[in-house]
Amino acid sequence: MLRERPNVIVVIGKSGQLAQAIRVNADPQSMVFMGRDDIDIVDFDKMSLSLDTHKITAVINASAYTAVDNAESDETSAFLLNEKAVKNLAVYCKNKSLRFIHVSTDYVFGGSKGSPYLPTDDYAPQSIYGASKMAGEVAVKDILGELGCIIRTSWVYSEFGNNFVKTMLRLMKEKPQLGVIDDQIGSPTSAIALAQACLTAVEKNISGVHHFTDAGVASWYDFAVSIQRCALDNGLLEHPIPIKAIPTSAYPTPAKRPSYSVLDKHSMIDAFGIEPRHWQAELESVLSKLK
Ligand SMILES: NC(=O)C1=CN([C@@H]2O[C@H](COP(=O)(O)OP(=O)(O)OC[C@H]3O[C@@H](n4cnc5c(N)ncnc54)[C@H](O)[C@@H]3O)[C@@H](O)[C@H]2O)C=CC1
Repeated sequence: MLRERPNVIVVIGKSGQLAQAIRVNADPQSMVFMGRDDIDIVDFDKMSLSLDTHKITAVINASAYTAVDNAESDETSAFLLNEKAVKNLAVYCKNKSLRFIHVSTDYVFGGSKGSPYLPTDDYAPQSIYGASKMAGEVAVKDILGELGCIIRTSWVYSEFGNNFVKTMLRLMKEKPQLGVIDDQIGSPTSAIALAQACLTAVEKNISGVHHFTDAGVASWYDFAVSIQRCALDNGLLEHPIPIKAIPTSAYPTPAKRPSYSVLDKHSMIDAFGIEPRHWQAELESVLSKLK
């Protein structure tokens, strides 16, 4: 006799940092991970055919166009992934009454507030990437209303893929010294902790817009100094190099970054029942896995 296949949570964007962290956190029996080879989220009909092959309870969208600087010269691709594909997924979830967890970014804000951004604060993206992520959020809100869940996060890193921590470790091995920006303030976030928040959103049927980051704030310079200190302590690095604090103006990039993008997490702490750990504790955990 054929066994009934269990209901599953579908995670889109299987090779990304967040999707891989969800894979580590979750019961593999109840999850299906899909990437570009498995699903075409830009084409609604093709996407629906792929999703229809599963009995789904919820969709977590961990996919995105995340190349912040490239987006400045490739607006079409950024909006295709960050708006159109998100719309497609939201409509599918609406039609099938599925929970939809969508992940967004601090870059939807302007960066000049000076105190932590609330989930209800006005949009003011400073870059194409930020504008495309804002458009995705607006689509989720329009299509799903209070049925959708948007989790905004910032400065995501992990043992998977490419991220600031891995770049710093490489440069700290290669270079005699480093200059790191000290006038952009935010909150580093371990993808593992973010993954747990996404799974909690499914489990507790949470809707609305919430912010999840690790606790505490830092500049990129503070973050780099901590990365070096932890990596020396656990043997990932052998020798320290001088790290100099530099202003944003000394490191021009195609996309403008918010100078302040700390996210207020109170609604998330209340609804999810999660108290995020300090970013330095999360950093130690990730570096111990990289060893
Ligand atoms: N990395 C960061 O610092 C931050 C990330 N976020 C958001 O968090 C979420 C997860 O980010 P990460 O895991 O760091 O990103 P990532 O860049 O590691 O992963 C994104 C994944 O989406 C996949 N993808 C792209 N186009 C696709 C398509 N057509 N079909 C299927 N998959 C496709 C990519 O192949 C990649 O595996 C994204 O929504 C991102 O905007 C928010 C704030 C900061």
